[in-house]
Amino acid sequence: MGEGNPIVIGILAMQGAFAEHQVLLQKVRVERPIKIVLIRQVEDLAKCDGLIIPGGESTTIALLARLAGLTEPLREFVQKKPVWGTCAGAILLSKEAEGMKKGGQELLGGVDIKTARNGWGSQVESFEAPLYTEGLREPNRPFNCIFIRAPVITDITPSALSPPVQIIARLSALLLPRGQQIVAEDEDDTDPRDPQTVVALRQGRHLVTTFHPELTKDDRFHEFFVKQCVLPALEESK
Ligand SMILES: NC(=O)CC[C@H](N)C(=O)O
Repeated sequence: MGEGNPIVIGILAMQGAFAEHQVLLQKVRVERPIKIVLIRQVEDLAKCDGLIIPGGESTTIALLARLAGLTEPLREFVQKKPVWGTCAGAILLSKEAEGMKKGGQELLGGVDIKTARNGWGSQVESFEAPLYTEGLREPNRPFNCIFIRAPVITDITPSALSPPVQIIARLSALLLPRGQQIVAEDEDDTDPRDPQTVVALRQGRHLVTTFHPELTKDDRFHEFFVKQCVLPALEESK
């Protein structure tokens, strides 16, 4: 573990795979120690340099956050500091989401994407796919991406004032299991920039993965978030 003041990373611990994120984050080694805080109340959030929103059930996470008085503080946090959303967390970071429960879902926003909940199908249609991802340690070793009722990114439209979006991983149609292939309805749908094949991206200091790195034993996305998102943001704020 590194020397100096710890980097404080919060993990939103309302519901879902927060404990799994904690285990992997504990493995990450950077030049400073990492302190992990499970976020259940507003006071916890103030100390954090970055935040992870886990996979789980976005409607439940949003409801419990509302009951804990965390919705507005989380929205403010997203405006200022790096946040990584995995699966349900990716939905919550979206500017817009389709397939939400009536009157139910509150998004935090922060990333200029639109997502479709359960866009890859139901629980039984969960799947895994090995992906080569840009910017990870050992980029030639595929990362096993686990998709469980994952959202599909249906639109990526950064506004003129927002930081640009950087695509980190794309699920090639060829890699998809039978029945999951994206069917081209017209010529435009075959556009290689098709947002529907994007499964990991970053915008500014935020990171979105529609799959669950926290359900693997591979800490490379956790390392990526700390090194590429949180540490540079801390440097900038000095
Ligand atoms: N594994 C997941 O995080 C699933 C996300 C879930 N489908 C939702 O809408 O929130």
